[in-house]
Amino acid sequence: MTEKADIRHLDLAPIPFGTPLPAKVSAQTLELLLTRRSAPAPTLGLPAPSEDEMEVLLKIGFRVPDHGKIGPWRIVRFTTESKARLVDNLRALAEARDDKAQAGALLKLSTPPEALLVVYSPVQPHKIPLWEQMGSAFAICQNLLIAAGAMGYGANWITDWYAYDAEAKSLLGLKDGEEVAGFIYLGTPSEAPLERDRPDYAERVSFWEG
Ligand SMILES: Cc1cc2nc3c(=O)[nH]c(=O)nc-3n(C[C@H](O)[C@H](O)[C@H](O)COP(=O)(O)O)c2cc1C
Repeated sequence: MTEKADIRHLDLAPIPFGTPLPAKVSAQTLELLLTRRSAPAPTLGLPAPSEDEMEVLLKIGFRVPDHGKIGPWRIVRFTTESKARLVDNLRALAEARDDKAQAGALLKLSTPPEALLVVYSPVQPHKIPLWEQMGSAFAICQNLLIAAGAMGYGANWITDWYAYDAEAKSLLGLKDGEEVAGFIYLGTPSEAPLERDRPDYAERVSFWEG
């Protein structure tokens, strides 16, 4: 899959507060969402999104519901080089622990060309429940997957031991109280992902009978 969307006409200027935003009807978007799939990280190669494309992705990423407008999230970017350094540091950590499973799990992190790290920061006790702050951060991850797909890239949202391990979190630069919402891998898939099992609609949707 090498075809990419033409993003040159997109207007990225901030939209003034209060500007009316009429709905944009798009059957193509519906089609995209009906067949959306993550691309397994190991299939993601070059080209990765360009700087211009990345700007579009990030701006779409941040356009998520956010109760209280508190922005309980930040995104840290990795280049191929900084990601390689991260992998080296994590490998050293795993080897110091003699943890082969942890070392092996780094393969995924070392394969694709570029990753975005999405971190949520629900540090401040706030009247907006933590659960909702986390939901907003997860919505960023999902927006990134959708936008990457629409642009002609593949994306994969993962976590792993290094998203939860205290020393690894410190290497990643997380502040106290911050958690990783997801690592978003981006690249061009070498093959089309295959459909996976999907939940049964009738099993998951019901009318309230109270
Ligand atoms: C928060 C979160 C963390 C995830 N972490 C992993 C992971 O570490 N490894 C993995 O194989 N899949 C992980 N997944 C699942 C994949 O991102 C994805 O759901 C799965 O590959 C199927 O994706 P699709 O329904 O978008 O095609 C995670 C999903 C979420 C929401």
